[in-house]
Amino acid sequence: FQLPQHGRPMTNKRRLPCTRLRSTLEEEDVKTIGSDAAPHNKKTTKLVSSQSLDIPTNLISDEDIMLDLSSYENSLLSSWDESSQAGFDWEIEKLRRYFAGLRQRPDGSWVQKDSLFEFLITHTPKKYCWRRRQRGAIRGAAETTIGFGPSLGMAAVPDAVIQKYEGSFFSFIKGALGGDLQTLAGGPLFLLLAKYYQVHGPIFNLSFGPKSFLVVSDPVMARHILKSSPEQYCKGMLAEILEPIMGDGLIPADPKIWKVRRRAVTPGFHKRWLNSMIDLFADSADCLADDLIMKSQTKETVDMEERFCSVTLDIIGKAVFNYDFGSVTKESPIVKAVYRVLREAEHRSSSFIPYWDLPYADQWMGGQVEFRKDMEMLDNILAGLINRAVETRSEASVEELEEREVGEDPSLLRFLCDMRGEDLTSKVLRDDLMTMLIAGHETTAAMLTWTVFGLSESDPGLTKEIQAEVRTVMAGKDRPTYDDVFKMKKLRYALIEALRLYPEPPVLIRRAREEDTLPAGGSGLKGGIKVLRGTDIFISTWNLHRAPEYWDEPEKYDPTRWERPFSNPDIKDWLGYNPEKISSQFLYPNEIAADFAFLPFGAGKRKCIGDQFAMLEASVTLAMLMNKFDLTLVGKPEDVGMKTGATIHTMNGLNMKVSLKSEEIPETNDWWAQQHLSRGFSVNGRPFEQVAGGAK
Ligand code: HEM
Repeated sequence: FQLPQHGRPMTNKRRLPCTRLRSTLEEEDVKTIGSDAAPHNKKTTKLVSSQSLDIPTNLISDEDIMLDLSSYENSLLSSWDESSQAGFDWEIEKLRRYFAGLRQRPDGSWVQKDSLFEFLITHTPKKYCWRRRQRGAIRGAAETTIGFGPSLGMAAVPDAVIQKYEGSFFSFIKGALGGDLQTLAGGPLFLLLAKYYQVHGPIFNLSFGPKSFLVVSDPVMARHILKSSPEQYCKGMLAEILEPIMGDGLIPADPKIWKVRRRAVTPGFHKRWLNSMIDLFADSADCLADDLIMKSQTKETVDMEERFCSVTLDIIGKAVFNYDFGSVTKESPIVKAVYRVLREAEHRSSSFIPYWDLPYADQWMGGQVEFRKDMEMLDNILAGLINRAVETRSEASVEELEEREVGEDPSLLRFLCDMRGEDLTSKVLRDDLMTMLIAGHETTAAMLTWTVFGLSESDPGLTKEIQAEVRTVMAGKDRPTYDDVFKMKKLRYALIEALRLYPEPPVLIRRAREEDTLPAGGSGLKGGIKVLRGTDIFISTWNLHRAPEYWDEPEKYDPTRWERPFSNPDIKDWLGYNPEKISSQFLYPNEIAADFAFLPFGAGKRKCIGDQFAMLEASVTLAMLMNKFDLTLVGKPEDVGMKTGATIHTMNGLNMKVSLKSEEIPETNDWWAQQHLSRGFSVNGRPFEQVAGGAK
């Protein structure tokens, strides 16, 4: 599956976010794609893309919608090159295209008619249709309340249901029977949700067979749901899926258990502990650097995604239970088992049929047998570590533990075990630790991977700015301190910008425990939206983080954006993004600064417990790399590709050439400040009217 490109041209399908942006986008629309509003004025319409085509516009009728080159469908179409257009698979694919409403013009271009399956999407009634409202067809807000709830509809499939999947029709059938949403959606599920968001707006209902989900892509609705979790909304199907792996760990825990465990685990992440972790992060980054020095000498290509996964696995093993996986330097059966368990957890979380619950599945289903064995191996290791910690338990109050020297064993396990008054069982500890192993490993690796990717495909000025910052702050040092990380703002913004474009996970899952009414937000529905008890909800962070309603140039990797405010009065009750709200306690602009349009670590009471840990870890690792090395992408950015489970991975690895740093502190020519000025802001990103005296 191909990666949608950052900075792709705006298309006629995009909605226009606010007055300030509108004029520039409209200009761009006409220039780049020949919107359906004005195609007849021109002889041909130039599509600006790597696949440029000249399309005679007399072939475009009013009803036809030109296929958006950055769209979901276009990625599917381009995955069938000429050599694969043969045989049974191809016949099925042709049928799929037909049913999905895709029609090819004699000139080779594609248009989109209504799909045969459109009726399966329950959404705002046609007269309140999102697109028509955006085009100005509907003035004012609709005076209605619509309700969504779990539906036991017919076996419903989205329009991309029959899709080439790993090259074989049989693997498609296998995936479909196994309930793999990714197979059914024909690609990463969140891209399907992004497509429907463009058409149906900030809230719609999606059905897969007997399952249906309310898909929410609105910050005001997201704020309501997340702030009323866990009382009003629980983890629902996510908990059901993850329970066999994480037990009652914090992520799947039901609200009652969660309350007790969250209260117990939170003190473990105290500031002194985080401070002491810096050395652990730096030791692991040193191991990585040694390896990269060798690769730079032999001029070998390095898969940086794989390297980041190894570093973060080693770190989380040491930090959580004082176990050295040593995966940067060696491959072991344990490391392989961890990865297989992670893959299975991801697969389960994107499957709507609990195949793992089939009778005796772990005795006869190939993958499940392996999974059982892997879990046994990991459980045995954890049991050994927990027993050892319990045997050497030395109880103390939380305050005493926070003051205690970290010593030989800095792990969370040690902290939790020694906490006075906690009624601990091995099962509780095992569930908490397993949860943190899974939650804290590939998420951080993905943030690092997509940051390096984002930098590699951006203007070189950006990398120079960050290198200059890192090399200035770290002058004469091998590793940064806690305070240094706070000083490296550009570096941290580069990291958090990667989480905006590649949120991990790209959807948050909730289930309504009681009937509720969501606020209208940008939907325009005055009475709000009624949610029935039991409704499964997907909050699409992917859509929230990439919608032009909430971000300027949303597809662009641009870490400078975090210094500029953004607002959109069209989204009722949304306060916009305000950099002045970034708390000095946090290492990143959090959900409050963006009023819930940005949820890199979730929000509300069930927000990530490891956010500061992850930001510190990634900042130290990246700073040490950028201090020593220059990294250059091998091949084209499109070759990197994207696939997903709970986190977004590359399809083909992040292959890079590494060279030892070429210069001390690069000359930047004020590149960063120029970004603000070129967008009509002052040098520090503030609007001119807010700068004292209005001076530039
Ligand atoms: C870049 C790295 C990370 C990202 C993007 C991330 C993201 C998230 C998100 C979005 C949630 C909320 C899920 C929801 O609302 O359903 C979450 C929860 C959680 N994360 Fe992280 N996480 C990261 C690193 C970590 C680390 C390093 C740890 C542990 C050391 C961790 C442990 C947890 C736990 C235990 C929860 C559940 C919290 C609760 O329900 O009380 N995460 N994470």
